[in-house]
Amino acid sequence: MAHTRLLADIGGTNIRLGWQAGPGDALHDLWVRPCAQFASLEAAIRAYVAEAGIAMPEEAALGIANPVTGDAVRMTNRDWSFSQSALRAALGLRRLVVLNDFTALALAIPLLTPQMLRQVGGGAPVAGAAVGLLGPGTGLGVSGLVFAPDGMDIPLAGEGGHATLAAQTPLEWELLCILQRRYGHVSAERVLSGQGLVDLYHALRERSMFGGTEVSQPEHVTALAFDAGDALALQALTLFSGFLGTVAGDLALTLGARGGVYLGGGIVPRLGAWFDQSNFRARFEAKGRFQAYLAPIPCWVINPDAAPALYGAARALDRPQDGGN
Ligand SMILES: Nc1ncnc2c1ncn2[C@@H]1O[C@H](COP(=O)(O)OP(=O)(O)OP(=O)(O)O)[C@@H](O)[C@H]1O
Repeated sequence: MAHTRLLADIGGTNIRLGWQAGPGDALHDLWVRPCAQFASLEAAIRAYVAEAGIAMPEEAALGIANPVTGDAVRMTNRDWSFSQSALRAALGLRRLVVLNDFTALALAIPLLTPQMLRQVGGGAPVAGAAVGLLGPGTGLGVSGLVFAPDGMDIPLAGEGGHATLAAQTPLEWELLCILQRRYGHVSAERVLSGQGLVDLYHALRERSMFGGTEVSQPEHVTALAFDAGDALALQALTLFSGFLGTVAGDLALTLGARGGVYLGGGIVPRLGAWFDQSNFRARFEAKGRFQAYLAPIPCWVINPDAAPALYGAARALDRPQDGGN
């Protein structure tokens, strides 16, 4: 018997919810809201169910932006935390699966349609080879998918966004030193995220005796660059796309991702055609003796509008061995 299922993608800024009548059903009542509107995840789910006018689904799969290592779940970039068993009991669910949001997005990769993807360089993917996935949003999600012949593909549940960021130019090194004074450890997420874009802009201002404009939001940086032609904002975006190319190339080398590298998250899609012409691709391939290995690997930008991670969350519910409480 099919059970109704609630599906969620919970980021540091936005929560996306939908539901299905059972496995393979279409996604209904897609809902995207700022997490800040709700005191807790449970409150957001209850608001969704009320607005959609449905009964509480019987099962749920939640992709969430933090490591999931036990019953206690605490978000990295938001003050939401909960016990999986307590949430399951409070919502009266017969089954609850909680997994990292980029692990869920990795599971969705085989379900993405060409309309959901835009290719940035490279050739055709090598069938059956591993794929890499990373996406700057509130934080930097990193994952990958290893295909299995029986369809039980293996999504990776890593925290690669917190790996140390490497500089490739004297300017990048200078900026990392400025960020290191502020944060101590400069992870990839310290630059490749919304706050990272703001911090890059600040660091460039600091270097240029505080030219440019005071900004507090990443959307101000992109607006300054694209609407006002602000030189420092364009330089911040170029640094962002260059660092993203470096990190994406490292991921491709580390995983042997000849099946391609997918770019999720909310920021890259907002850079539009500018991103396709940026230094991203050159930096993706700039790995010395391994340039020829990387050159044929396709990269794709995932359109976030269809909430692709919800399809991956649904796939997690189709897999009994993925557990749940
Ligand atoms: N036009 C824009 N230019 C640059 N950054 C933007 C723009 N609009 C929104 N952002 C930033 O994108 C980030 C949100 O991205 P996303 O929609 O992927 O959120 P999320 O899923 O909640 O994040 P995560 O999964 O990383 O926790 C925020 O930092 C936001 O400020």
